[in-house]
Amino acid sequence: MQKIKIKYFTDKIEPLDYIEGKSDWIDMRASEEVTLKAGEFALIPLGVAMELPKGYEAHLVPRSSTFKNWGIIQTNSVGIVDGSYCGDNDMWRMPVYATRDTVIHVNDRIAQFRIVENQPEIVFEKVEHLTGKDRGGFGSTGLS
Ligand SMILES: O=c1ccn([C@H]2C[C@H](O)[C@@H](COP(=O)(O)OP(=O)(O)OP(=O)(O)O)O2)c(=O)[nH]1
Repeated sequence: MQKIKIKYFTDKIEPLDYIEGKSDWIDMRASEEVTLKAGEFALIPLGVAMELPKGYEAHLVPRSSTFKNWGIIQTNSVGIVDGSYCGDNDMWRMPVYATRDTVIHVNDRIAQFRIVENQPEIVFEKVEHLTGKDRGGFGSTGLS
């Protein structure tokens, strides 16, 4: 089992919970009320900062029902929370675009995250030709 140190910026949101059995993604809650008009952008505060286990980052995405319930789209598609984002002021936020007038209330479960192991270190070796089998380029599958 992995332990994550978590700091709450408010006691208005319910504590985060790992719910066994259903999904191992962990729901996140808005920690302030945010009112948006259609076309507006906001960084919705999620009310927590965390110290992830060494060698891990977190991936933050909307819940499946988030667009249906609030009409918001996460503007970076997937939020990457680096392990180094671990200080007292490093509150997680969800960047969103409102497609309609909407209100996100405190404690609304708008996002979910999981932790992911960092990739190994990588060096790039420049070559003229690759040895892999050529698939014909992007979008070529199924053509001909
Ligand atoms: O949806 C997100 C994405 C990022 N972060 C936090 C964690 C992350 O470690 C930090 C910095 O994010 P990132 O590295 O993507 O942004 P940046 O440093 O501003 O880089 P860039 O200038 O490439 O966007 O912001 C969030 O709270 N939510």
